[in-house]
Amino acid sequence: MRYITIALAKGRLAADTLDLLEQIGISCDEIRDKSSRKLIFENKELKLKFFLAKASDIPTYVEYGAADIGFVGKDTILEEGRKMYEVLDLGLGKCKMCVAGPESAEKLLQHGELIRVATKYPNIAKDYFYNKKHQTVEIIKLNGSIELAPILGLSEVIVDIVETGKTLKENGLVVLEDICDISARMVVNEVSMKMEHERISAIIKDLKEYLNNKKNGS
Ligand SMILES: Nc1ncnc2c1ncn2[C@@H]1O[C@H](COP(=O)(O)OP(=O)(O)OP(=O)(O)O)[C@@H](O)[C@H]1O
Ligand SMILES: O=P(O)(O)OC[C@H]1O[C@H](OP(=O)(O)OP(=O)(O)O)[C@H](O)[C@@H]1O
Repeated sequence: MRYITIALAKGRLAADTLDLLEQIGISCDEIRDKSSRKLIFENKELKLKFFLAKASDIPTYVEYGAADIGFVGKDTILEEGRKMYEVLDLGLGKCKMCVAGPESAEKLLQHGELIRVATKYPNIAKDYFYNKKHQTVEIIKLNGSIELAPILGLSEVIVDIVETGKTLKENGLVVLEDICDISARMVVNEVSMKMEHERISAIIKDLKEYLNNKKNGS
């Protein structure tokens, strides 16, 4: 039996994803050891390998088959646009992708003006403004603290994740338009899904059952 490789997104989703896998009997305690510099971990009994990587790299590992399975946010899946199967919504890391900015920007959006949009998600922003709204905009790619852009006059609005709304509120910004709901998903390499159908389907089934039972309070 060959090893199945599982890629997990570093950061906010990692601990919750590992907890979820543990609930269905898939454990990898070693990966939680933050002091370790080791990159790949094994569960020899289950013939599974695990690694943590930057969220935006997970779809790349999965499309190329370097990982058979990945756990990553829908935002990253949409942004990276890789070929792979999205098989399950884990209901973790729930948040929204939104257009946000100062209240005064609302009329610029309504009038379809040529505005500047700062974002960590240029592909999602392009798809939203060009394909869904048919509005021409200038996209400015940033890598973090996106809320700074409209405050400092770099852009009129931003496209970013909103969870509690605290960051927007504390910086005098508001949600202007909702783009889509986001949560963590399980993704699978297309060839692995065929070659390792039995084992991968069993993981999907166990996760679905656990999530359904949790939802129904049992
Ligand atoms: N408040 C939130 N802010 C950002 N991401 C969130 C939030 N709530 C849930 N998420 C989800 O968690 C995922 C991981 O977020 P995290 O901040 O750890 O990494 P990242 O910002 O994508 O990576 P990096 O910090 O390396 O750029 C996001 O892709 C998203 O799906
Ligand atoms: O609605 P809230 O609960 O305030 O969460 C949303 C904020 O969290 C994320 O930033 P993150 O902490 O990942 O930092 P970053 O801006 O450097 O990406 C996101 O980009 C927002 O700024």
